[in-house]
Amino acid sequence: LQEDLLDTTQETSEIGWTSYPQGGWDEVSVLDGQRRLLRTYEVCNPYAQQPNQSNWLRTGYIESRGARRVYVKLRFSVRDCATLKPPPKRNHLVCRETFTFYYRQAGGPTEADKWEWAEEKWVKVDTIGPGKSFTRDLGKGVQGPHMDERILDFGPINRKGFYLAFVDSGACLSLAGVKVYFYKCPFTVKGLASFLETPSSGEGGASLSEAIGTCVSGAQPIGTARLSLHCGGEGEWMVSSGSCVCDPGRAESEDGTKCPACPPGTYRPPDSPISRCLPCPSNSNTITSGALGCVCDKGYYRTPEENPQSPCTGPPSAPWDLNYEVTGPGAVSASWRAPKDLGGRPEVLYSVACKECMGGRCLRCGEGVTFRPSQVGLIHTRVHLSGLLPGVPYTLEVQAVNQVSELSPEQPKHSSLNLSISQSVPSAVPIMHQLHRSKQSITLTWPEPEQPNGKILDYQLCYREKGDEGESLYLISETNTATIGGLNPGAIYSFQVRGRSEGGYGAFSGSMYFQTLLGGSEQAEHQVDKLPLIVGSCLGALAFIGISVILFLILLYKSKRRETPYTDRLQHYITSRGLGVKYYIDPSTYEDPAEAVHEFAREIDVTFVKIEEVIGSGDFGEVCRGRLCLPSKREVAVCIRTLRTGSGEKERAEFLSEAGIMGQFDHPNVVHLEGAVTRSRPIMILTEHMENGALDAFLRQCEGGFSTLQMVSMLRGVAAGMRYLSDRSYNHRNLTAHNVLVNGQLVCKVSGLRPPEQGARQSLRWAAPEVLQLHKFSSASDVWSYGIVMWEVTSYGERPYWDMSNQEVLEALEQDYRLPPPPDCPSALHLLMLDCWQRERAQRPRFEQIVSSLDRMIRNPNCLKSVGVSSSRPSQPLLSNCPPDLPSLSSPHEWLEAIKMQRYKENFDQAGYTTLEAISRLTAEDIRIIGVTLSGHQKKILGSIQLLKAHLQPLEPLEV
Ligand SMILES: Nc1ncnc2c1ncn2[C@@H]1O[C@H](COP(=O)(O)OP(=O)(O)OP(=O)(O)O)[C@@H](O)[C@H]1O
Repeated sequence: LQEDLLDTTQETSEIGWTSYPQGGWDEVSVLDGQRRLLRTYEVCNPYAQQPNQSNWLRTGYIESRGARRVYVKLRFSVRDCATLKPPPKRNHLVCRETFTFYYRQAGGPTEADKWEWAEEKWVKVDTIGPGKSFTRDLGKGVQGPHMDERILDFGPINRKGFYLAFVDSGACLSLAGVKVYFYKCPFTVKGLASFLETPSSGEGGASLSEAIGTCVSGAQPIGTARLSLHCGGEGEWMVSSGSCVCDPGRAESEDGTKCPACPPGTYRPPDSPISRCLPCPSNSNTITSGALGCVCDKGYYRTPEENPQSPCTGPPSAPWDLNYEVTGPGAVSASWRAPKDLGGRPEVLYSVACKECMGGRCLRCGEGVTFRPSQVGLIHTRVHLSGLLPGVPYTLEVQAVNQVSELSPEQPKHSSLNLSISQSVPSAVPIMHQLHRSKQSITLTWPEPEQPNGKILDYQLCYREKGDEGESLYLISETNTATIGGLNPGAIYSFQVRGRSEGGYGAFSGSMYFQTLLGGSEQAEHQVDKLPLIVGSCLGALAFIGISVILFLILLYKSKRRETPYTDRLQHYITSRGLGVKYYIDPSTYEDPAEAVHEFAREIDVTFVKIEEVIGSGDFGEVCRGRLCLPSKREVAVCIRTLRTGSGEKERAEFLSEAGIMGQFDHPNVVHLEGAVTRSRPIMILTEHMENGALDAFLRQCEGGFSTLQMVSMLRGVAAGMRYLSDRSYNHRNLTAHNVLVNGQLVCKVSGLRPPEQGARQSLRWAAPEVLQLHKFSSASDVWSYGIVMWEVTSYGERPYWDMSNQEVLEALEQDYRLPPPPDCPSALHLLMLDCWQRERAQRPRFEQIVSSLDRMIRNPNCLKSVGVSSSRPSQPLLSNCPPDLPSLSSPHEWLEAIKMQRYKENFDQAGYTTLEAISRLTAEDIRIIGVTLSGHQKKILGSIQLLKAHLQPLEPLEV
């Protein structure tokens, strides 16, 4: 930037400089080429009286206005001496073609008379003459238009002003224009530092003058570097150092020159690398400008760990769709759906409160009510409660909380549910026996239900003639014996019985079939031996059975009722247990298995079947859930297995034979066949729907979620189903947890019933040694498989023999290795498993004995308390479920990683368990105290500790 201090070219009136002596410089007005009026100074005294006379022309006082170096642009014209005439005689011709230019600094205007027209009082800038363009243009005098221009500069100026002087010593010259100016850098803001207007350096050339800046309002210098900018010789800023940054709550304006405060709704935090104001994060705001952070809206919070830039979040809304199902005596499983609004946070935990409310007063539920996996801090949307008393009105409240819930003054949102468990009802009567029969009556007896759940008030019998689709008939008996009269001679009747306690009726027993005597038979039959109740106690009973068999065969032969589907095979209804239990008939003995289906299964019209959802796929086609709605029957949920279209005859036969088998069985622990659709396509087999699906998957899903008693009851169910099947001489040949289905009440039912000719398809890990070596299937080989199922159940669906290869499993069995007890497995159960895994099949228990053993355990739960490896058994080496390289583990961290529990490393470290030795001594209580709260994890860790202990005492043989 250039600032003018003086410019004569703009003057139109008298300039008024001082000249000395008289007759020297003279101020005249001339017209320039464009005919504009110009004020000029002229001097021309070549014929001087005294040869060295100096003619001074001095400007007025020029204020320097801070200039350090001053530039002067002169416009002048000098007359060529050659054009002058010779002087008159007395005079000298002193012709020069130059003049001298001086300056002199002054603190202010000085009185004229104090001036001394002497060179030494002045500083000479230069002697000036015409430039190259000078032409000896004859005849054109001072008014000649040829003008020279020179720019001169001087400095440094350190006083308030100065004078200029032009000294002529005998030239003819005209000073047409004098312009005095200096360069300065204008006020500027750079890097948020402001720099005042700064004149260029007084030294001239490339030298710079430094300006020191200050941060603009609302900004602070960055670091300690000084804020400077340099003004170049021609008034241009250059070479900066240091800069400023806006204070928190303020941000740089768009032109980068100011730091205005952030407007309401925005903020800029301290130390933010971002130079803009940021909009407030969700659920927060600011009312004033210049905010460093935003304040959470009402009802929203930040945890102490969250920084002020985090969005604010709120507590979750209430869980919803809270409901429950009864899972056993005094036990319910409550489930709910996650809150619709999680308050903006990812986590949500649930706490369950249980109250007993009566007459408007609510108390906390008694100590006896237990919660699994826990009462508070639940991650999943399900909790299992047990120990609930029948008839007590309970209120369950499920609260949803997250990390900001405790910052809120409000109570966490919850859903509540009233529940009351009805008085427990008796369990099903397991079996019925015939005591007596005649042509019109049958006398039956039965044992008391295994769980009477109070006093049995009476029994209800339900019966109907086989093949009669009409109403069933009922009879009440106060004892466990009843005579049913008014029956048709020689007819087969199905009977069911159920007990009633204060809580109401229990479930009906499975249907059992008994036949009245034929018309020709005179003698009534008595079965006073109560055979099934005192099995094998009486030879007379055997004799009676023999007679019965012969009698029946003769009668059947006589009756020649070949059209009755039961006639040919009636011998199957006659067993060592007396009438009422039948053998299973292999459908492959029929020419067409569909015939077996029609004999044992009800044909269903497809119009009564409603498919709702595909739930899986089996070997033959899709498996669906649906509903069966038979006319004048209650609608039931069914599982529909379809035969894929395009299947061949062989597949159809195989598919239907399963229904042909299932249809012969009727037991609460064997999946019940509803019927089959064979007269339309696709062919379908309809069974009862088992809400919880396959047992293996269900166990894995519920890891750690069952009480020992629940596990034992589930196992009892499987054993009872198998006892029923083996009693009918049906060998399952592929009993695995995958082939057991679980319903909504946790009742386990045996499934996967296929005919033997469908190949030996037993999975190796479940197979008994004689099956593996000789393909010898028997009830005893099913018992071995049942032992493996027990292990699957108690290990919550762990794969038997873990990841060992088939070859390793075979070798281990060969060397009499057996699976060890899963973590927390009661010794009594493991002992039963070991019994099932006896190499000699004759030494294995029968299902009947297994059911009794389990019943004993249920009746006396104390015997389930001892856990782990039992020592009351002959030595039998154990398999380890630790990684095979257990000996290579050297630290607790490695051990935790090996069992996939590394998340607890810190807990073990903090509790000071830093050696494997120390860990091998930990108890269940220790594990809980150090913070392993999930019961599944506690079990896993404890199980591994047992093995660790065994590993650390390698020479001591382990007894089982
Ligand atoms: N009655 C049922 N109720 C509920 N789910 C069932 C029922 N029967 C079968 N399922 C489900 O359908 C799946 C397939 O049934 P299917 O009996 O055909 O099994 P599969 O032939 O052994 O095949 P996969 O081994 O693939 O399960 C089962 O694993 C089970 O989850």
